[in-house]
Amino acid sequence: MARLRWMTAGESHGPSLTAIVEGIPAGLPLLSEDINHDLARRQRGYGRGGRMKIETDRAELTGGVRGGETLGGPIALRINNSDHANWQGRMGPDPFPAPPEALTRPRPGHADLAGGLKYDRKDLRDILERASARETASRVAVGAVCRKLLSLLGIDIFAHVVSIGPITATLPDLPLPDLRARARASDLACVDPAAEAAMRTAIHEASHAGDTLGGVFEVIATGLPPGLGSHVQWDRKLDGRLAQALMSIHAIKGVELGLGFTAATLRGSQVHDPITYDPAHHFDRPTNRAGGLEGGITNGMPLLCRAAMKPIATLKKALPSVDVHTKEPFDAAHERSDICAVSAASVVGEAMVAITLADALLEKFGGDSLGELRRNLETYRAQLAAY
Ligand SMILES: Cc1cc2nc3c(=O)[nH]c(=O)nc-3n(C[C@H](O)[C@H](O)[C@H](O)COP(=O)(O)O)c2cc1C
Ligand SMILES: C=C(O[C@@H]1CC(C(=O)O)=C[C@@H](OP(=O)(O)O)[C@H]1O)C(=O)O
Repeated sequence: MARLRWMTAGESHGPSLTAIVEGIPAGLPLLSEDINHDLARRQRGYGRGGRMKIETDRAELTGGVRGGETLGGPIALRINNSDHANWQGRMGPDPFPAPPEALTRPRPGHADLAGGLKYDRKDLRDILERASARETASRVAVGAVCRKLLSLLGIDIFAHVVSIGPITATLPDLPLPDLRARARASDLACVDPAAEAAMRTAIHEASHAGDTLGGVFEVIATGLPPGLGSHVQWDRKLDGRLAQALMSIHAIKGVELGLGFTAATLRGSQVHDPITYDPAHHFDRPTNRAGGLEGGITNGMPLLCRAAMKPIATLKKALPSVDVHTKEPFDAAHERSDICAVSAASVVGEAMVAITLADALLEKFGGDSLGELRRNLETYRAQLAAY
C-alpha cells in the first residue's frame, strides 16, 4: 500500500507548475533551497535548448510547511514558468481574444498525434503542452522533499550519465562521494572526463546535422536497509515499482536493475552474488550484480538502476509527417528544442527513485512524525542485528 501520494499539474507554457505530495511525516526540516538546488541541476547540460536560458526554476512552498518544518499534511508547491510571459493570448485558462494558430503537424516520436487522436484535439498544442518534459521540474521538486527525508535516515541517492549516443563512460574505481563530486562538477553529469569531452563533440555534431541524441544514466542509492518492498504480491515488488517510476519519465524506453539485460547472456555462476557472513559485518556480498534487489526486496547492498533515453523527437531536419487538418504530407513542425537531455533526465531519475524509496520506507516503518519513523527504523535495525 502506497504511503506517499503525489500528483503534478500544469502545462509547459502555462502560468506555472504545481505539485502536491502527501504522506511526508511531520517535523522534517524543509526549506525551498533544499528543492531549488535540484531544480537548478535539472536545468543544466550541454545540448539543452533555448528554453533553459529563459527559466530559473524555483519552488515556492504554498502548503504543508510552517517555520521551516513539515506539518504532516499535504505539501503543495509551485514553480513559475517564466516563458509564460511570451505566450500571452495563446496560453492560459481564459478564452483567447483571437484564435491562436493551430499546431497541426505532429512530430514523429512525440505525443502529438497519439494524444490528438485520443483526446479529439485538432490543435496539437493541447497535447504537447502537458506531454512536455517541462513537467519533470515538478517531479524533481517532489523528489527533493523525499530525498531530504531519506538523507536524514542515512540514505543517499546520486545519478551519473553512462552514455550519450555511442560514447560510453568508464566508471572509475572511486568511493561514492568522489563519484558524486565528479558527476556534480560535470556539465553532463559524467564521471569520466575523457568520455565527457567525446559526448560534447557527439552532441555538437548531431546538432549540426539537424539531429538529436539519447543515452543511458544510472541512479545509485546507498544506506538502504534490507527489507524494503516485498515478494508477496506483484504490485509490492520494489523492482517493478522502480521500473515503472523510471519508465514513466519522458523518452525513457528501457530500465535495467543490476546487470539487467546482460544477466540474460551469462551463466548463473557469473550473475548471482555469493552470501558471506562475519560477526562484524553480518551478512555481506563480495559482488552486487543484483543491484541491491532480490525477490523485489532490498538486500542491503547499494541499489543500481539504469535507464535508457531515446533521442529527442523534435528534429531540425524533420522526419516526414502528415498535417492532421489537410491530411497532406508535411515536414514535421520544428519549434525550439533540446538536442540532448540525458543529464537532465538523470536528475529526474534521481527524483523518481527517491520518491519510490521514500514510499517503500514509509510503507514499512510508518510514523506520523520524523521521530516516530526514526524510532521504528532503529527498532528494525536492532532486529536485523539480532537475526
Ligand atoms: C529532461 C527532458 C527534456 C526533454 N526535452 C525535449 C525537447 O526539447 N524536445 C522534444 O521533442 N522532446 C523532449 N523530451 C522528450 C519528450 O518529452 C518525450 O519524447 C515525449 O513526451 C513523448 O514521450 P515518450 O518519448 O516517452 O513516448 C525531453 C525529455 C526529458 C526527460
Ligand atoms: C521546458 C523544459 O523542457 C522542454 C521539454 C520539451 C518536450 O517536448 O518534452 C520541449 C522543450 O520545450 P520548449 O518547446 O518550451 O523549448 C523543452 O525545453 C524543461 O525541461 O523545463
